[in-house]
Amino acid sequence: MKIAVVGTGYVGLVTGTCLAETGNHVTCVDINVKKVEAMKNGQLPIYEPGLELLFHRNIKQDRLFFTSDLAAAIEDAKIIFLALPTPPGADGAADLSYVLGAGADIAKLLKEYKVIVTKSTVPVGTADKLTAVLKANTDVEFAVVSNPEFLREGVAVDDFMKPDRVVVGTTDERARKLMGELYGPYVRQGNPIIFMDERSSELTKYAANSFLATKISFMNEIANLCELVGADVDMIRKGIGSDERIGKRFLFSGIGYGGSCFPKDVQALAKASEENKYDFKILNAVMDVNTIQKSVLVEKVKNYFKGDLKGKKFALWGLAFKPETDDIREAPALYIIDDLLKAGATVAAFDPEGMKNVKELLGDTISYGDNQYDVLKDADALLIVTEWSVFRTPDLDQVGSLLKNKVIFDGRNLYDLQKMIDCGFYYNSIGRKIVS
Ligand SMILES: NC(=O)C1=CN([C@@H]2O[C@H](COP(=O)(O)OP(=O)(O)OC[C@H]3O[C@@H](n4cnc5c(N)ncnc54)[C@H](O)[C@@H]3O)[C@@H](O)[C@H]2O)C=CC1
Ligand SMILES: O=C(O)[C@H]1O[C@H](OP(=O)(O)OP(=O)(O)OC[C@H]2O[C@@H](n3ccc(=O)[nH]c3=O)[C@H](O)[C@@H]2O)[C@H](O)[C@@H](O)[C@@H]1O
Repeated sequence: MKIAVVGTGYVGLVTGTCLAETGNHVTCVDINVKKVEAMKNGQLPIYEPGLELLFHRNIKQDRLFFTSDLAAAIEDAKIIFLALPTPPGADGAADLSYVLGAGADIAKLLKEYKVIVTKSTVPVGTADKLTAVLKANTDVEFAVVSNPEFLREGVAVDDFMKPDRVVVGTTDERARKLMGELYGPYVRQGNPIIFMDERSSELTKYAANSFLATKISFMNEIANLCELVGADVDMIRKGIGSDERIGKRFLFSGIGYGGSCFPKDVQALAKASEENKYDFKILNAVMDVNTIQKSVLVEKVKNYFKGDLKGKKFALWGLAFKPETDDIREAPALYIIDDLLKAGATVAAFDPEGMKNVKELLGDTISYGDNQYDVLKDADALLIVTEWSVFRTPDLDQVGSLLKNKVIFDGRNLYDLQKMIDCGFYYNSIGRKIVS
């Protein structure tokens, strides 16, 4: 099938590449001309495990194309995916200007029936708004479909190729058939394509992200309570996670959820509820807990150093908002760095993939290491911020000998408490006993 994907960010590029992988002819279009040129030259603009292989294979086999010309991209496409940004506006509501703007541009180019799909995360009622924009600009028939994306960065290719489910919101029979045909190869493992109306589909996406964010904030509160009562949050996680009704996944306490989606989507759902005069109490608590949680690690550092961080040097392991990505949008590391710098400390950081983006944002306000040990030299303490695999079994003798003090603050609970005692570290993690 001929497909166009508008917007080639984390979602658009993964969607386009994975759709090409099952034999579709996919043209990706982006307004960022530099990015398009780079992709045409075989350069991936993002780090996403497993993507590179499929990207090169599908370009080579003439199934994946890049352009900045919208008209050329959509000319023969039966389905047009919109994978455009929906950032928070000043009031927290999702900014639909990219999606609706692209809708108007597409409408003016329509010559025959096409299906226009919102892959972006959009609030309830967007399909209606998009339909109205298209209708105002064309007499040609079309269908607007909601098809939210549930992929996670870092495992995006796997999530797209083997989704737990595909949600398709449409009341148009032709569109339903085309979407069913397109997604057939991805749901062969027996996972469903769930068809529903557009509004339910749009809300499903926000409900999913907000529920997951709620799980995280709940566990972060349990962790904070554990520290007060002398319990261990990892034991609680195991204890409740083995109940199938609760489930093992997404129960890791830490330093607050980050990334380009949870913070913005929880906020957007709260705003949409408010606009509909519904007081969604849980969401407000989820956001409040997350704001506090982003500062717990630095609070621990301040307590240890009795409030005086001036002139101290801190080593940071991890900058990306999660492992296996270079994405630093709303990364807890950025909040931690800001707090440390404001307190008069200096920061030396290492991240396997996130340093380029942080350098662009923060320049030389912090220093960067070539590897994880580089940054430890003469540091007053090590802070673990992102749980990259490479940080899980470090050479603790080397860590201890490079640091000025054998002090670790761990926002991701990577190490066994007894091991840290045996190695002679002061070790302060989340929701567990402080050991020294
Ligand atoms: N990043 C993620 O893991 C997920 C994101 N989403 C949602 O998908 C949407 C896109 O997110 P990302 O891919 O992360 O965004 P992104 O910011 O990485 O990519 C957006 C792309 O759209 C391009 N663009 C902007 N205006 C354009 C226009 N008029 N025409 C063509 N291209 C244009 C930008 O140059 C950029 O390359 C958002 O609504 C997000 O909430 C949904 C699931 C997962
Ligand atoms: O809409 C989106 O953009 C995507 O948002 C999340 O995916 P992503 O942001 O890539 O990453 P997650 O693995 O969900 O992690 C999000 C944040 O929660 C934190 N987290 C996650 C899990 C956990 O147990 N504890 C925890 O603190 C992570 O450290 C990270 O900061 C969802 O998991 C995807 O299903 C969704 O498609």
